[in-house]
Amino acid sequence: MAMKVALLGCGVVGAEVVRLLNEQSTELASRIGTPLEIGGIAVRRLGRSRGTGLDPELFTTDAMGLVTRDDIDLVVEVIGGIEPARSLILAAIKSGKSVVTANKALLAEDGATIHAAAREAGVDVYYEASVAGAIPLLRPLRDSLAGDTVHRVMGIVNGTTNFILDRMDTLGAGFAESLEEAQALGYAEADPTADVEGFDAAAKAAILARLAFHTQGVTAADVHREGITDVTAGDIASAKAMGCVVKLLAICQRSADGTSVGVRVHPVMLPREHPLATVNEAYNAVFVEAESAGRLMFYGAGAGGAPTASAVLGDLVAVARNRRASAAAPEGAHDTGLPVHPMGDTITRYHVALDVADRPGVLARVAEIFADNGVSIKNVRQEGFGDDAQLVLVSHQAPDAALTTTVEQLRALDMVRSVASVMRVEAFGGDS
Ligand SMILES: NC(=O)c1ccc[n+]([C@@H]2O[C@H](COP(=O)([O-])OP(=O)(O)OC[C@H]3O[C@@H](n4cnc5c(N)ncnc54)[C@H](O)[C@@H]3O)[C@@H](O)[C@H]2O)c1
Ligand SMILES: N[C@@H](CCO)C(=O)O
Ligand code: NA
Repeated sequence: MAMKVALLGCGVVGAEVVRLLNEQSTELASRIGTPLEIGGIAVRRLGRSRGTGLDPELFTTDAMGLVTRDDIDLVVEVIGGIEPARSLILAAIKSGKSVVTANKALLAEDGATIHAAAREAGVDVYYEASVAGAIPLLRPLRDSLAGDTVHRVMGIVNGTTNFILDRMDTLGAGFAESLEEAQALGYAEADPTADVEGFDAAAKAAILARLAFHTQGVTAADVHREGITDVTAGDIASAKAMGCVVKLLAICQRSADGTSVGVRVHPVMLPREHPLATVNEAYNAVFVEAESAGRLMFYGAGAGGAPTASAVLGDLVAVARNRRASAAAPEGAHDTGLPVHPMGDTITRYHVALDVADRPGVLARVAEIFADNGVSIKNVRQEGFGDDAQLVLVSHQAPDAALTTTVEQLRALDMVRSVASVMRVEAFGGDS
């Protein structure tokens, strides 16, 4: 007997899910062992032609009625946002249906509630499409690395900002004109806030941290977030001079003693030889470091209707197979309860470029401020001279709070005309 799928939302991703379900129905049936059939599609408004070629009777505006219908086995949620998506997913779970969703916003805000409900009902909730679109990443973290200890997950998880930073790097363009180009090409939304201020990446970071460290309580609100709107052409040039490229990274890391985790999103200067430095345009990539597996890298399209629908279909096949086997693999029963430590306690290192007066004692005074805050200087160089002198310093690793205090005190010095560039530096290989 066919398994019936309810689709919630028929936008960019939903329409591609319908297309793939139609085009691949024979293959899907043989991979699952039973055919999948669309039992209904919830939309906001009826009557618009959606080019699906489906019976108009399948469309409904009663999403709640659809997800609780007895003949529905599986629910795909591609509406997005918190409500009504959360209520619909919880209702579907409660009535015994397994769910596939692409909704990072919801999982980052309230994933614990959704997973607890799924455990209680003995159904699956799969969400590969919610982070890094098409890239198989969440199931590898959840399943393939279940026997390992993940130390760090670090990645480019927002395509729009990667596109903008890549344009700034390759063309020397400014932020505003690169954003305009991203909008013209359809990468960035008319309101680009979620992307350029790092909210989208922060939601994904929360989901990654939860999976990597089995910490059920991590939400988007726990993520330290800085976007890319303040990244200047000068920062990019400064990075280039050090053999680095600027990337917006989501970084989830266990503390050295393993008793807490840090979860953050901010621009980073990354050495050009780092695998993530070569990820250009709107591509996503995530670098995972695990105790036994070592370094792993996942790369591909993080967005777009068809790539995202590919991840949804993969999940749909997995939950359908589980259902046929009368099994489910709900997650989250194991909670390490590791707390998220404040950004100030995170160990980072800084690149600082200072426009200074070129006279005796300036470097000594600057070095003294680093020393006063317990921050060791890794290297320092001077560019230009006279009125155009710039001191460029890179620190060794130190608590982020000590580094931010150092920068504040440098800014207040008379002999520092301005702080031209401040950015965290992520080293590759043995870091110190
Ligand atoms: N587009 C991508 O590249 C991409 C990538 C990864 C994840 N996602 C996620 O996939 C989800 C869907 O994204 P999208 O790009 O398809 O968005 P979209 O805006 O194109 O589609 C959402 C659709 O849901 C419909 N909708 C809204 N409220 C509804 C309701 N109450 N009942 C029924 N339908 C309703 C809207 O009318 C719209 O057609 C989001 O969670 C998004 O974060 C999208
Ligand atoms: N807006 C996101 C895609 C959806 O997650 C990006 O630019 O990567
Ligand atoms: Na993915």
